[in-house]
Amino acid sequence: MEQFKLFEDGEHLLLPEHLMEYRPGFFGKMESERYLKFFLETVSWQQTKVMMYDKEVLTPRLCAWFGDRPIRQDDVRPPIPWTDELRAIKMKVEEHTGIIFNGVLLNYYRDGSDSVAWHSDKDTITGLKTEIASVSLGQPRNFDFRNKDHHRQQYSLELGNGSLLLMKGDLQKFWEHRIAKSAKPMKARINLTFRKVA
Ligand SMILES: O=C(O)CCC(=O)C(=O)O
Ligand SMILES: [Fe+2]
Repeated sequence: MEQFKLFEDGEHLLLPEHLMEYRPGFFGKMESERYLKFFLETVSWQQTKVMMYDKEVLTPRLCAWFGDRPIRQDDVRPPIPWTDELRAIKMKVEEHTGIIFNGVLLNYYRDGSDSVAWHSDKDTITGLKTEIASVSLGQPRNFDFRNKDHHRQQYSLELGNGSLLLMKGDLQKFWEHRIAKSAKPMKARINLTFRKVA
């Protein structure tokens, strides 16, 4: 079983480097705020419906998919074409990670009642491990992850304004992640997950 400590000295965050890399302040404060405002104002946000126990429910966040092709092969919605801003962010992320992405899913958490439930991300090109680069803008939110077979093995990492989290290796295979709802008041957060889709 995969095991690691997140806090060596109770203060400094330790992530298993073969699964995750975290860079706080990958984008500066001013730049991050500018991007947040820009995406809030210009993206045509969509709230998708999902089936839950035979009922149609709205996902508790807004999304938008930009890229070269649909997010899934069976998805009929055309991708939104890349914009200059997203291209600029993509380039910086690609330079830093050495990974080329072909799409980005934007998630907009309007307040503390927006969330994403436990899941892992599979979308990738067959045969490759899923690598996702996740840029966070605005309100810091806790990113929880837990072992798929041992749910009590759970960790939490606060994703700050302008941060970059690279998820890689076997993370999606053995771990799930979520952004839980928060009882504390929360302002807007936008998360950009750069992906490689077939
Ligand atoms: O908002 C986040 O940080 C995570 C989003 C996420 O897990 C996803 O889009 O698959
Ligand atoms: Fe995810």
